[in-house]
Amino acid sequence: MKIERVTGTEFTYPTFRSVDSAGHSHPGPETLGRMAMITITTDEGHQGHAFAPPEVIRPYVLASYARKVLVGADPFMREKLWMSLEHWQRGSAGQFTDRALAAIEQALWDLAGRALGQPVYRLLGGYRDKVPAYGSTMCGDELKGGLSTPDEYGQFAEKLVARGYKAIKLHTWMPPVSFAPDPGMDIKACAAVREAVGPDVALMLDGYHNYSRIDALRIGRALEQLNFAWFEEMMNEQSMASYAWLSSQLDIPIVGPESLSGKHHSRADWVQAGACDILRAGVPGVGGITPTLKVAHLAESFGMECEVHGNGAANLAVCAAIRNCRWYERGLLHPFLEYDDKPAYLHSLPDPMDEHGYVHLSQRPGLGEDIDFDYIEAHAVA
Ligand SMILES: O=C(NO)[C@@H](O)[C@H](O)[C@@H](O)C(=O)[O-]
Ligand SMILES: [Mg+2]
Ligand SMILES: [Mg+2]
Repeated sequence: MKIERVTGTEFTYPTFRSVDSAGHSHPGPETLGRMAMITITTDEGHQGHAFAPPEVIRPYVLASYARKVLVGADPFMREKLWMSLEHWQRGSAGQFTDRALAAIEQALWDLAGRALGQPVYRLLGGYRDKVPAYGSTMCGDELKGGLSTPDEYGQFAEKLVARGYKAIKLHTWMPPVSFAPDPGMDIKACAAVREAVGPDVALMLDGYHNYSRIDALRIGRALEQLNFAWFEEMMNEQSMASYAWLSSQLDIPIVGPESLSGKHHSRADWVQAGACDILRAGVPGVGGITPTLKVAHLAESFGMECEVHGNGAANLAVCAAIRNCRWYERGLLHPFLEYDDKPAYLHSLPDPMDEHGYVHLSQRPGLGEDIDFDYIEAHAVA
């Protein structure tokens, strides 16, 4: 079997999610979002698909990197293909990103699953077919009735527990919110949520990403008093030394790195430096499912957990293929948005959650996304 074509289809879909100047999503008016689907097709007619923002897998990236490596290659030689693609990154002057590499690699996994008639999580290892989820809130805002006060976080947390979540992660306020960053407000929001849900719900904080060591220490000590399960991305992750310092000062587990580049390589350095207690990796952020698995296996070798960053079929597949990940990150959630409403271009949600807080893996061959190909064709951007 050989790869014959690598194509990209950009399309529009309605969305109520807008993005602020720091890249954080918030509820907004209905707009037309843009998405792209990469499709890899073999000479035997097998296909694999994956989704990414159009700017990530734009025509230049597919022509300059993906096709040069993939066309004519055996699609099952994923490790070889990933290494060849990664080789092109260094000379791409930053044009061939980890997110683009991840999308291409996800499509290779999807193709393998579809060709073999197996869900990808079972090809990766298959540890479980349902995963407990935590509700991951959107970042705080200044929307009345939204996530604009500590009490509104507490009220939303009660609703999430009623929906079935057994754990909740707060993303609190960040610039451009007018009063952010504010350690005191972050602590008040965490206290309001703990008060609202009681002692048995696991809680985590993922707040402003650029606090000083002193502010981070102040918040971390407060989280320990509130019995939070972990503290995440509270300082600039480019300073591994700051994380090593904070980890040595606190008992609450420090989770990371999430946003740092360097794939499984930088995460090995964090383990060696004692910069975190729980490792973190997400498929888009580290260049694919395979490097995410490598981070999870690295963590396992050091007796650590690896909390997978982000929602979606590929991250869920990894969560279902390993033991050392406690939660699937389901979100991002907001009082004004109905997360359980499926995206227009899928026939069903990739991560349906039952009333007990478990997300069930699709048994569909491949990544498991129930793609509405007719919708994509009808809304394709010329
Ligand atoms: O931090 C995260 N998850 O833990 C992400 O999901 C963030 O919200 C991400 O969008 C961001 O930080 O921009
Ligand atoms: Mg995070
Ligand atoms: Mg520590």
